[in-house]
Amino acid sequence: MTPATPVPAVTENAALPPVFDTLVVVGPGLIGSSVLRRAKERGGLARHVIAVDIDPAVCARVAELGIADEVMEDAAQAAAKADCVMLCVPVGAMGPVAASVIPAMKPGAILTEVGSTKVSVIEAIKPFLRPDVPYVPAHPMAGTEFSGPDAGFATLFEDRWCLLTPLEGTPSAAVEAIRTLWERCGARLRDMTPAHHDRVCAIVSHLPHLLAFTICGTADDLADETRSEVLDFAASGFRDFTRIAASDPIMWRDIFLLNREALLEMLARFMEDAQAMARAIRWGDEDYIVDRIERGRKIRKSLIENRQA
Ligand SMILES: NC(=O)C1=CN([C@@H]2O[C@H](COP(=O)(O)OP(=O)(O)OC[C@H]3O[C@@H](n4cnc5c(N)ncnc54)[C@H](O)[C@@H]3O)[C@@H](O)[C@H]2O)C=CC1
Ligand SMILES: O=C(O)C(=O)Cc1ccc(O)cc1
Repeated sequence: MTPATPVPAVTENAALPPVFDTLVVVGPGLIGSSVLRRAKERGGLARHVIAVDIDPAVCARVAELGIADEVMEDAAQAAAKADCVMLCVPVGAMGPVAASVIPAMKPGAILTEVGSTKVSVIEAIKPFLRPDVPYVPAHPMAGTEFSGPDAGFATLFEDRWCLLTPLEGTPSAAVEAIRTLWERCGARLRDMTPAHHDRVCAIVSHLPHLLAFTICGTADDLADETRSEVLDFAASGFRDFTRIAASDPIMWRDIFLLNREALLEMLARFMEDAQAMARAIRWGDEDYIVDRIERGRKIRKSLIENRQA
């Protein structure tokens, strides 16, 4: 048997000058700690990384994991040292956190965030912006159902999309710096307007989560009502829904409420299509049923071909 080859420390970006001197990550949970890990393990993002969290237990855990050079509870104190502040807190906390960090930031330092909704996060941050602090909204389309600093990993963003929704008038150097940061995390970049982002995410991310939470709730109610063991017999289709349904309730409450309009629009559209399927089943419309299922298979196949599944 060939002896195991020691795996060298991965330093794929280490030769490149880092995008930022000091990067502050506020909220080192799943997303924030993945950025920190990428910065530490592969280089090329920042010379010095500081993690900030409101929760002392999270700060203690980040220090223990050794994924940041400094760990602080005071966001403003950390922001004063930053060339870039990246907010990785739940979308409902973006406005208040931006309000506390922006006044402390150095002129020219960049503010960015990773929120799953864009129109309302931008609206919440805008009142606190300074002309000398460029703001570049971003959204890595990568994640899992887990949260917290232990859930992150350095390869999370590899081959995943990261959507940028730059605002008019933002200096292009700031947008390019954030683009480079995400490219060095392994992501593919796409620019779009905030409103378009919210409609796209409503259909490909927010509605699937709403359906997963709902179907699990319905099955649980049925189990209660019939005092039967329906959940014990969960087939793999149902199990796939339970993975998504295990996601963080605060994060998803915020996303649903802050992308209310686009999500309700997509839900209404979905309910119409579900009605059409119900009708096809009732009347035995085989062609309709087969056509819908074939479309699903095609989508899955193309995701696999594009390494997105
Ligand atoms: N979980 C996912 O799969 C993805 C999440 N996002 C977005 O990224 C952001 C973070 O999500 P996760 O990393 O999953 O969350 P998480 O729950 O793992 O981490 C969030 C962290 O923010 C901290 N925090 C909350 N309020 C704070 C405040 N006021 N000041 C400082 N720290 C505060 C929490 O203590 C926690 O450690 C959210 O806006 C979410 O919409 C974006 C892409 C994927
Ligand atoms: O775990 C999953 O299936 C996800 O869909 C993760 C995810 C959650 C929120 C986002 O804004 C982007 C990606």
